[in-house]
Amino acid sequence: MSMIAAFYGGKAILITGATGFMGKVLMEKLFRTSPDLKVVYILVRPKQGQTLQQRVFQILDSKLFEKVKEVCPNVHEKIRAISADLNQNDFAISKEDMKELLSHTNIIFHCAATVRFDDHLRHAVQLNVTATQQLLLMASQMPKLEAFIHISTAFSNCNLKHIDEVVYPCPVEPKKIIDSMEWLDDAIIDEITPKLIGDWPNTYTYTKALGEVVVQQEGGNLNIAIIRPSIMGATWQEPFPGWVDNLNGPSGLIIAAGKGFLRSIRATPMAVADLIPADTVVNLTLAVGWYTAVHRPKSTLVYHCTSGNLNPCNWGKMGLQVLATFEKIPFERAFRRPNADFTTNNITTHYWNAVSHRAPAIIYDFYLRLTGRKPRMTKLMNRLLRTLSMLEYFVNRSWEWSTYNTEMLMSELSPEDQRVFNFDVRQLNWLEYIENYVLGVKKYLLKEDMAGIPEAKQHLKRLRNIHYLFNTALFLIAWRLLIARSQVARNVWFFIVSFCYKFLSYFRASSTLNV
Ligand SMILES: CCCCCCCCCCCCCCCCCCCCCC(=O)SCCNC(=O)CCNC(=O)[C@H](O)C(C)(C)COP(=O)(O)OP(=O)(O)OC[C@H]1O[C@@H](n2cnc3c(N)ncnc32)[C@H](O)[C@@H]1OP(=O)(O)O
Ligand SMILES: NC(=O)C1=CN([C@@H]2O[C@H](COP(=O)(O)OP(=O)(O)OC[C@H]3O[C@@H](n4cnc5c(N)ncnc54)[C@H](OP(=O)(O)O)[C@@H]3O)[C@@H](O)[C@H]2O)C=CC1
Repeated sequence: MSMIAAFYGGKAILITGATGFMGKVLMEKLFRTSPDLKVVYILVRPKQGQTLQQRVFQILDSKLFEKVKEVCPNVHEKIRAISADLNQNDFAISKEDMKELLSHTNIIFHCAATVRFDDHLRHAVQLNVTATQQLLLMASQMPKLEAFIHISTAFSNCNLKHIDEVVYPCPVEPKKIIDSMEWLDDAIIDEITPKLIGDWPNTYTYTKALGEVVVQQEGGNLNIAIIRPSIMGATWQEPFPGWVDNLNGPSGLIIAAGKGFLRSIRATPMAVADLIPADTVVNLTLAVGWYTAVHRPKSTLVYHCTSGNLNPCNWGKMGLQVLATFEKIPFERAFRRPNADFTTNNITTHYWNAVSHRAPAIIYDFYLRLTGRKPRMTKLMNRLLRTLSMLEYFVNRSWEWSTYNTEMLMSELSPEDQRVFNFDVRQLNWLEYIENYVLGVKKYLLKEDMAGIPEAKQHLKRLRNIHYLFNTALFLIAWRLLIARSQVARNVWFFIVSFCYKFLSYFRASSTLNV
């Protein structure tokens, strides 16, 4: 019997960010392994005209929850969606709901965050720092609370090269930042943001670092742990390989590459691609929840959930495997054939951007205009290039994360728990994982049918022929222009033509003799 699964039985668990990528995988695993848990409270905001219940049903109706419905048929009764907006005071939770949460909750998993790199500092602080502070305050009023698990990111200290499992201080105290956000206007915040975030690359990583400091400073007597996943990718094994449902991290770029929009990237092929499957993160999270509640460590432990130091893969290897998978499992209606040029050089980056990205977009838009349609490719390409510029920081550097606490936890688990809540990335086969990831992107993100693969392959063949035809035409035009202007080019051209003519005459003559 799994000790961790048994621990969650009968518990009331509060999850923030349950409608997000990680939150869904976390809920799924909880219900599948501990179907006898009491209740899962999720803080949800109404969105896109959907009520809370509609949002919950949409999640439960997805393929991700198919297995859960078998082991826990009354799962919908065990999820209690509470209307909440983490941007509001007291999260805008009603008095009755607040009372219920405060009196029943045993474990908190705090996953909610804004993960946008370019979010306005005020909003990023509100969600990643102030909301964490408020949740801690709520937690301190929960008499039955056994553990508070805060999900941060391995990149919260990406301004350092070697990162230990400790909370690092920030240059400006989070309390001062929170206070200043209340009275500074947007224009001034915009002006001081670069100075405040200093050597952090964006407001996301900066505010996640502030969030950790808040957890450490204001955790009081709570049993707290911080988990730092690196780049969360599709599931590795559970509930099935390759599940993914948003464009963050590599997923969006896999689509862009598979559809032939993205053909070159400013990235260091040898830099470590520190991906971590979502189910690995969730297994560690549940194990940490158990350990923190049962063993009650004296201080706040930080757990790195990374792959680089135990089983490294680099961006070059990843890019090649992604391309190899496109050969077998192409995406439908690609714009161009997939290709991957990695470059670290400024000039070649500009060259490839012009030749591989902007020029085809302009030509295609010209064609759309000619055929009376609305041009759209240049706009799409500009957005893609903007996205690339935001991700570049992370694909041109490598970091070292120590994993003593994570390894210590692994050694504390029973063999059964090590199997059921496996977070040992040494067992991960990257080539297999990446193939399943690409397949998952095709099935669950693009919702493409596998029956369309032969047609997609045919389409790629047509694109290859168009490519050859286009290049030949381009060469002939260039050559024709050169001949018109240069005597040397004309001489070379006549020499080649007469050589070919002689060769063909000789070949014809010798074949006639043989007859
Ligand atoms: C050459 C060939 C290559 C072949 C091989 C290719 C595979 C191998 C190489 C793989 C290298 C992977 C590097 C990952 C590094 C991640 C490091 C993470 C480190 C921290 C990890 C964390 O701790 S935490 C989560 C990370 N947090 C995000 O990852 C959010 C990012 N994101 C945003 O911060 C906003 O998204 C941003 C961008 C501002 C736009 O913002 P924006 O306002 O312009 O617009 P939107 O967000 O609305 O998106 C507008 C359109 O961009 C589309 N799109 C959105 N994201 C996209 C995305 N990642 N890739 C593509 N496309 C994306 C979207 O689908 C829309 O498309 P459409 O217009 O068609 O709907
Ligand atoms: N994805 C990754 O690569 C990594 C993520 N992390 C961390 O893991 C955690 C989960 O990330 P992930 O699942 O990918 O993120 P998502 O963007 O998929 O999910 C974010 C969640 O937060 C919720 N949320 C955002 N704003 C509010 C609000 N104002 N009120 C209530 N809920 C809100 C969202 O709700 P809604 O559905 O309503 O928008 C959603 O459920 C985050 O803390 C992130 O920093 C760490 C490392 C890597």
